Amino acid sequence: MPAITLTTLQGLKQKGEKITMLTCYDATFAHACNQAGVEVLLVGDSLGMVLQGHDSTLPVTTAEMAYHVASVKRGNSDAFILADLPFMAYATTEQAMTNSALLMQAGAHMVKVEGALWLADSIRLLAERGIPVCAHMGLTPQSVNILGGYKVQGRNENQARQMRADAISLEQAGAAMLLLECVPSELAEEITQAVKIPVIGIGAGNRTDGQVLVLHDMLGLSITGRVPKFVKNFMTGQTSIEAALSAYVTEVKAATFPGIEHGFSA
Ligand SMILES: Nc1nc(=O)c2c([nH]1)NC[C@@H]1CN(c3ccc(C(=O)N[C@@H](CCC(=O)O)C(=O)O)cc3)CN21
Ligand SMILES: CC(C)C(=O)C(=O)O
Ligand SMILES: [Mg+2]
Repeated sequence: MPAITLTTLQGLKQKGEKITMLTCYDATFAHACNQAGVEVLLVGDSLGMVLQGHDSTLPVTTAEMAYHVASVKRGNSDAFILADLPFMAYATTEQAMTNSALLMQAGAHMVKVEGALWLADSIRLLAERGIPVCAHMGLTPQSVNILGGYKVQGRNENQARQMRADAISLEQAGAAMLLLECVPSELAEEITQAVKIPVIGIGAGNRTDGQVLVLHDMLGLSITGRVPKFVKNFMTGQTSIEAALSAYVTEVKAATFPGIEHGFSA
């Protein structure tokens, strides 16, 4: 068991203390994130873009995810490890269970799936079998070809009402955490208040229970030079990666990151 467990994270929400999460794909960065006090390490399928150089997350496989989870696990001492199920690895409930088992056996403590109400059956089956699940809502990058790009979601009242209802339904189905990506700050705040489970945001304002960023983005590393509006370069003004990671933890805990300029309005 790591020092940080699901119970720790639930306690942080109840206390009103912000939860810090960063993506992490290898052992050395897992150790550095531990030293900085990052509570949750997300082995994200964003690795398809930042490590592998693909133009979306779709090419990533469960075997590749398991390889990175195992690497992070070996470098980690006390953080909670969350792992993405990649594109089409949870298309059926059977696939969700088989592939979640692979990631948990590689060292994950929780798995994350992208979607909305349709995830309810898989979430319930996984939770019943001992696997906590985070539901990733809003901008779901595995659906980029349906969404027509990486765009803010939930901007009109119909979409917002649907997202609020789905969040509550997924909590009832047994989701242990929600992640909201690129949704208006006000909607993210409403959803955070409507559920008891921790809600982590990225491009969702600073009223969620915690924050996540892609590690390379917050270290100022980019292939294209174009970064989403919600990204802040924490290397600015720092002289080491360790100091940048610590600055991220400090700013998330103080809710000085994200600022208004990193969020979206309806
Ligand atoms: N390096 C990296 N960082 C990420 O945050 C990230 C990945 N890769 N790969 C998977 C997805 C893709 N993500 C993205 C990519 C682009 C935008 C983006 O440019 N968004 C526009 C919103 C435009 C609008 O609808 O108003 C922006 O201006 O930020 C958002 C999320 C988030 N995830
Ligand atoms: C952007 C975060 C939330 C993610 O899912 C990833 O890094 O894959
Ligand atoms: Mg992901």
